[in-house]
Amino acid sequence: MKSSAPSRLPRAPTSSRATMDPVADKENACGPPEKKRKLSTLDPAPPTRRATLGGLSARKDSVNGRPPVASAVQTVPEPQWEGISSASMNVEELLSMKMMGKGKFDYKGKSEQMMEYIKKLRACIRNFQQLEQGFLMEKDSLQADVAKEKTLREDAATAAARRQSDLETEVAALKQNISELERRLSDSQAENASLQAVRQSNGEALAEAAETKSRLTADLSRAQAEIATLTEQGAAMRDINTRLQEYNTSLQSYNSKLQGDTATAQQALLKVQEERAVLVEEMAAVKGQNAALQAQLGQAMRSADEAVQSKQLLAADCERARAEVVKVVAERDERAAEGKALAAENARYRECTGKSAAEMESLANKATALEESFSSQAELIAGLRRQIEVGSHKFQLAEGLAKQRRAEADGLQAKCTDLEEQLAEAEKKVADGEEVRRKLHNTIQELKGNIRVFCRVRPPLPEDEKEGAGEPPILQYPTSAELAGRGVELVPAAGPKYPFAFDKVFGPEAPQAEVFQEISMLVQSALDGYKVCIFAYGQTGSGKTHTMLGVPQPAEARGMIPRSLEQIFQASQHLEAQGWTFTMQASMLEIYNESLRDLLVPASAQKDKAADAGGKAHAIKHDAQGNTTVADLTLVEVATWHEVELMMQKAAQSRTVGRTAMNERSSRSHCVFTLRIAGSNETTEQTVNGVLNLIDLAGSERLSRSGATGDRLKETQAINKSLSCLGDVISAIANRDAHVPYRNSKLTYLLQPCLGGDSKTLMFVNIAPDRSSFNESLCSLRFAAKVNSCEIGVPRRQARVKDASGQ
Ligand SMILES: Nc1ncnc2c1ncn2[C@@H]1O[C@H](COP(=O)(O)OP(=O)(O)OP(=O)(O)O)[C@@H](O)[C@H]1O
Repeated sequence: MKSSAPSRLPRAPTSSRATMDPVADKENACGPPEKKRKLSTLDPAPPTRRATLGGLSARKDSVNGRPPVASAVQTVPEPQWEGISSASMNVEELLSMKMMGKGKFDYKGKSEQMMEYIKKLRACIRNFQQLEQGFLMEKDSLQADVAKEKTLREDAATAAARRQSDLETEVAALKQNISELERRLSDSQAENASLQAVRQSNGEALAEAAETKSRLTADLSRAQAEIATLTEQGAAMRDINTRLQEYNTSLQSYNSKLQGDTATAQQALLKVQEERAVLVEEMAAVKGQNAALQAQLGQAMRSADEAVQSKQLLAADCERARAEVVKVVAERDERAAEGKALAAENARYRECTGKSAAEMESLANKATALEESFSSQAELIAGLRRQIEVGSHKFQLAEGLAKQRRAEADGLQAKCTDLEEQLAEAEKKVADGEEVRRKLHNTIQELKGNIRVFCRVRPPLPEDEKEGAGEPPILQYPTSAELAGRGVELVPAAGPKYPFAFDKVFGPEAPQAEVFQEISMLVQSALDGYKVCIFAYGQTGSGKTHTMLGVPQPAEARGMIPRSLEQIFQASQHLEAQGWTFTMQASMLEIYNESLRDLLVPASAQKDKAADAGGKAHAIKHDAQGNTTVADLTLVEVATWHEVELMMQKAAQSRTVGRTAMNERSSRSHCVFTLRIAGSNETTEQTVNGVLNLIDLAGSERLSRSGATGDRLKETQAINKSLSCLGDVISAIANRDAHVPYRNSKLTYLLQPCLGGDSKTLMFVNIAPDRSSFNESLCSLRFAAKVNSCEIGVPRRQARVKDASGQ
């Protein structure tokens, strides 16, 4: 056995080495199968790991769609193939080696040779062990690579999932686009159908036109000449228009200047009249003083005369008394001489002399008293004379002053007369200016077109801001010279913008006063005898009621209705100074589910009334002059805004009662306020009849969005029907159709004279700025654009001069 084993070794085939060599067998069993293959074949240049990893990397990178990752091609340390190669050479050598001794029984030689063989084999085994270690290291690094690959694969899977969700979002957006496009397609199909109908009628018209073509050809040259003339006339008209506008502006400034002058003149007149009144008062006081002084003077002169007379009497008395005194003294002397002689008769004479002495004494006393009185009278007379002098001096002064005041008063009177004449002249100029303004204003209105459209965008409400936070705005306002203040663009989430242009566009920040400024001239026309109709159209919550009615407080928030009525009342009062008197009647009704309701009748009385009329309450009638009457409608005579306000409160109450019973009815019905104005001027014998209609339409809503059912669905259908009838009427007018379907709805029939006849119409299209209302806004703007393209008849003023019978 011992000798046969080595001798068999060299001959043994490669596959049987495992049984032959336990060490090699063990080595082979530990290595990977591939390694075993390599080992068994002893391939000197085995494939590197790079090729294997490169294959995986290439596959993975093709999944990611990215270039191969550098880390995926890292190489691991190459095993020592040189050693393997030499070892394998040795093995081959060993395997092919023959155990040869010096003889058949040279066991020692064979044993040595065997030992040598075993040594070589051991060296070979060591080599293979080193090789195995290298392979194990390579295995570890391969496992690390596999882990890395796994991570990369997971990353790739996450990226793929993310990409998939992105794609899903894109798909959803595309689906939305598709549905939008489908909707547009159905819209355009509907339009197409109507166009087809138009085309068909056009075809018929074409055939007719062909017949008349030959006739028309003859007229063509004439028409061309006329066109040239008309073009010239158009240019002239435009020129006239420009000049009229300039003239109007200058007239307005002249008018305001005149009004300013009038106000100044009136102020001056008032001042002069006040001064005059003061002067007249002063004059009257001076005259009174004068009269009093003259009376005093007369009295003083009279008392002076009396004093002179009494002085003269007193002087005569004095003279007489003096003469008497002299006579008495002479007699006394005579008697004294005689007394000595006539002692007997002394007593008698004494008595007589005593009597005389007593008389003389009394006379002397009297004389002294008279002298005293004389001197006091003289003093009095001197005092009176002084008083007379002072009085006549004062009198002269007063007379001078009175003369001066009279002259001043005459001057003032002349000035007053002059000012009054100026005032009358200014008033005449104002009246003339007013007449010219009225004519020019209406000419301008006619030139501007009698159906106009203003667009108003409401500011975002807090809930809009919450919902649409971070979203771009859906409305933009072009700033080019041509479109500034007139243009608005609706911006969809994707795709091109929808541009629109109207007579005026008010942005969200426009205050009520600015909006009213633009309609005030139109409102004025109602007072000049025109039919004026202003209505607000738009989806629910877009700001129609805010525009038309607003809120009473603060005053800046008041809407077009209160402002218009205030202007009318003020202007009518102003015109009273020119001889005008006005009577105004107001009414308020609502159209709900195609039936009319008088808002000035309480809701409870309403039902009885409708029942009495057998459901035919409030029949609408138009006369030949285009005046509208509504049967059984309450008309209230009004003269102040306060009266209208009370009336509106009553109407609001009636509407509120309706609302509780009929579910938010206010925004589900059309509300029509009408003011009929009748004016007459006694001076010029003119009369005017104007009408002002102010309408808050029900909110336009798409059925799909409102999600309405039951009664609400019926309401929405009724609203949509009447609004679409309004659209049909406007279309028919725009197309100049022979038949205009006014009778298709109560709203259009009621407004017939305002829409088609000789009236002036203004439509507000109200727009909500939130993105969720995009489709409603687009519909409203399209409707408004259609209205804007309409031309209605030339407005006619209902004014005339009374005839001889006063009719
Ligand atoms: N220009 C604006 N400025 C400030 N607030 C506004 C403006 N327009 C509308 N609003 C506000 O928006 C809200 C809705 O407006 P409003 O009631 O006038 O809409 P509406 O179109 O009349 O609605 P409905 O059809 O339901 O009657 C109200 O609170 C109103 O105060």
